[in-house]
Amino acid sequence: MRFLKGHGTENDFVILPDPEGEVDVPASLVARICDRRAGIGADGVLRVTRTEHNPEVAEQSAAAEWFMDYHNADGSVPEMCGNGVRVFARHLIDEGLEKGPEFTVATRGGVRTIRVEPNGDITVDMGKPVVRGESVTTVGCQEYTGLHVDMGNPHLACAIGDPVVQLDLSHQPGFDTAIFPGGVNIELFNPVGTTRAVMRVFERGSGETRSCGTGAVATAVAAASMTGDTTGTWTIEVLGGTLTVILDEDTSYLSGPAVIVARGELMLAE
Ligand SMILES: N[C@@H](CCC[C@H](N)C(=O)O)C(=O)O
Repeated sequence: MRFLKGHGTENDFVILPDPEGEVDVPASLVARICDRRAGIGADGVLRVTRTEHNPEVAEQSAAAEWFMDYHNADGSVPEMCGNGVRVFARHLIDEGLEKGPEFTVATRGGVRTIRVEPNGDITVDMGKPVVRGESVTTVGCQEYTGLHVDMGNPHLACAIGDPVVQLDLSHQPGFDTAIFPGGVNIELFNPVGTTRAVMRVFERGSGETRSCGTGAVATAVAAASMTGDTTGTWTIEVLGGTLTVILDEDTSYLSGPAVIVARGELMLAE
């Protein structure tokens, strides 16, 4: 089977083209593909398939030809992936499957509008973040309080006093399973002034990653809330680069680079 590999600020994905919806991607296969030693290695898998062939999103087929079927590295299936949809869009453009500069993509979190910027960056309309209150995470023996932000998928974004570069995120941080029964993506960030933050993330289903698009928006929301703001433009620095988040009254936008770096033939089979 043909595959490609791409990343958005080093949040990396294996792309499986499956226009007619003929390929099954069980969790075990996804986990083997994403294995960084025995597989290709990635934070997740993006199956590229026509919306009309996927009953779970069939109602979006009038609005978007292509469905981003995203899987976390452990094979779990989340609602949304912000960097994933930007890399997915890059693939559609490169392959001539969409012309741009604006088009739509179906996701489990709903239809997303994409814009290819003049400098090649890809911007996605991420919808309106929903703040659901506060919660606490534990990293090592340290507790941090943050905002529960719903981006379609769940986030706990915590401003912390300790430098994020010093955190050990090699293990799952603790969280309140009563608030997050399906798990949660945990962002730890240091605000820098009023429009910038340095963020690290431990993703549900993938572990620490070098970037997270939905997490960057959640971080911007939490950072803005520290000064009572709900709108503004934020620069979010992640281990893999820089993302821009715009919060406005009705929605949010995530922008940054997205590139394809390899293509090949997948030898793994179920
Ligand atoms: N890396 C993603 C988020 C992927 C999904 C997440 N791990 C979850 O389980 O909700 C992004 O760029 O948003």
